[in-house]
Amino acid sequence: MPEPVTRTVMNPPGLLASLDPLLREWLPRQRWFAGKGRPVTGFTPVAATELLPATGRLGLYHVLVRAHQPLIPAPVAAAPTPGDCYQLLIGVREALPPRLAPALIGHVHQGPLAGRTAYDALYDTRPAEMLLEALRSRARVGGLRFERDRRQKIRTGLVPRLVTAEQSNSSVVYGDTFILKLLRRIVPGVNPDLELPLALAREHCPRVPAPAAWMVADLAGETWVLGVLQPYVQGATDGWELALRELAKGEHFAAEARALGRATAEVHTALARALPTVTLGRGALEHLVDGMTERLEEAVRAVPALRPYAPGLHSAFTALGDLAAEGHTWTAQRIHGDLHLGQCLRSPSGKWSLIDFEGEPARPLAERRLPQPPVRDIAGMLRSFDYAAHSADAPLPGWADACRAAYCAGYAQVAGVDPRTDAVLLRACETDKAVYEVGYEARHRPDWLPVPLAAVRRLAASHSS
Ligand SMILES: Nc1ncnc2c1ncn2[C@@H]1O[C@H](COP(=O)(O)OP(=O)(O)O)[C@@H](O)[C@H]1O
Ligand SMILES: O=P(O)(O)O[C@H]1O[C@H](CO)[C@@H](O[C@H]2O[C@H](CO)[C@@H](O)[C@H](O)[C@H]2O)[C@H](O)[C@H]1O
Repeated sequence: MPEPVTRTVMNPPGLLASLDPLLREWLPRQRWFAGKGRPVTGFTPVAATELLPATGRLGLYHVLVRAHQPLIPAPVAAAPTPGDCYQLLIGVREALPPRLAPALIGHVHQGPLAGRTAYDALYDTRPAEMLLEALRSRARVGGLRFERDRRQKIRTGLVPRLVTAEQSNSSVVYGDTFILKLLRRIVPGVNPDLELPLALAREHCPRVPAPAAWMVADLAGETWVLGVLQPYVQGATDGWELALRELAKGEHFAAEARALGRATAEVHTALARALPTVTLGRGALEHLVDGMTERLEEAVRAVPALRPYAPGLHSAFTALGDLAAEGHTWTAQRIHGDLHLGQCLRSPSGKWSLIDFEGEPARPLAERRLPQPPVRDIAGMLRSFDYAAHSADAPLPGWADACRAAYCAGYAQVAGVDPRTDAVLLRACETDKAVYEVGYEARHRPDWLPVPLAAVRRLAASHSS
C-alpha cells in the first residue's frame, strides 16, 4: 500500500540554488522542453513543495519553475515566449540504482542537497505510486490539489511504469488500468486537455477516455492544471503505428481511415452539443486569415527554405478571405486542435478513441480554447495520412489519397456533411497545418523537415495554378 503524502514544505530553502546548474544542462535536453534553440540562463521558482524530506533515503520535491531564456530572435516559428513554466518531480538520493540511470539530472555540488544525486522521479516507482495515492485520496499538499471523479474506482496497488514514447509531456501507466499525463509546460487557466474530455464525458461520448482524476495547483488566485488520470486503453495501437505497419505490409488503410472519420465526427458532434458554437462572420474570418498569414511569415523567417513557396501558400489564405468578403460564414465549435494519427488509439476490438486535447502545444492557451471550424481537425488528419505515406520505406502510390477520401467519407456518414465540399476552407487549413509542421519539425525533429516541406511544395503549386 503506497503511503499517502504527509509532509509539505512550501519553497524549501536553497532547493533551487542546489539544482540550478544541473537544470540548466538537463532541462533543454528533454523532449518536452518547449524552448529549444535558446539557452536557459536561470530559473525563478514558481512553487516548490517538499513531498519527502531529503534527510531520508529518498527526498522528493514537486517543483514549478520558470526557465529564463534570453530574448534573441527565435530560430524557428512559433517559439514560446521567454519564461515558460515547467512542472518537475525531482527525486534526491545518495546514489542512483542502475535502473534509474536514464532519469539522472545530475550530482548536486552546492546548497543543502550537496553530495546527493538529483533525478527525474517520474521514472521511480515510489514517487509515481505516491501521485496515484494522492489522486485516489483527493489529497491537498501545499498548493497542490488532487481531485477525482468518484464514480470511477481507482484501485490501490497498481504498478507504475513511465511511458518512454516521444511525447510533449510525460505519462505514467498504472497497472495497464490508468494513465496519468503530467503536463510539463504549464500555464494558468482552464486546460483543454482536462476541459474537453470532461465535457465529452458529460455527453457520454464513448470515443474519449473520461478523466478519472486530475491534479491542479492553486497559485496566486489562479488554477494551473498539472495532470490528468484517464482509463488506459489496454493493448491499444495508435493510428500512426498501425498505419506504418500496414504500409510496411503493402496494405491499404482505407477501412480504418473511414472508421477514424466516423470517430472524429462523433467527437465533433458531442463537442458541439457540450460547448458553445459560434458563427464566424467576416471579421472573425479575417482574423483567422490574418493568424494563418502571420504564422506563415513567422515560419518563413525561421525556415528560409519556405520562402520560394510563400506566395503560393499565401494564396490559399487569400482565397478564404475572398469568400469571407463575399459573405460566406462558417460555424465554429470547440475541436481537438492537434489531431493526427498519433492521437488516435485503436483497441484490440477495433474501437477508435481520441486522446490529447491539449491543442498545438506552442499556441497560447486562450487561442487553443477558441471555437474553430471543425475542418481544422480534418486537415490535421489529412496531413497525417500524408506523413505516414512519406515515412514508409516502400511508398505505395495512392495510399494517402485513398485514406484521405475514406476519412472524409466516414466523417460525412456521421456528421451529414462532407468536409471536401468546403474545399477553400479545407485547403487553407491544410496549408496552415503544413506550415505549422515545418516550424514544429525544425524545432523538434529537423530530420523530419522534408516531410512537411514536400507537402508545402505541393500545396503551393496547387494554389498558384
Ligand atoms: N487513455 C490511453 N490509453 C492508452 N494509451 C494512452 C492513453 N492516453 C495516452 N496514451 C499513450 O500515451 C502517449 C502520450 O499521450 P498524449 O496524450 O498524446 O501525450 P502528449 O501530449 O505528451 O503527446 C500516446 O501516444 C499513447 O500511446
Ligand atoms: O502529439 P503532440 O501533441 O506532441 O503533437 C506534436 O508532435 C507530433 C509528432 O509527435 C506532431 O505531428 C506530426 O508528426 C506526426 C508523425 O510523428 C504526424 O502524424 C502528424 O500529422 C504531424 O503533424 C504534431 O504536429 C505536434 O503538434
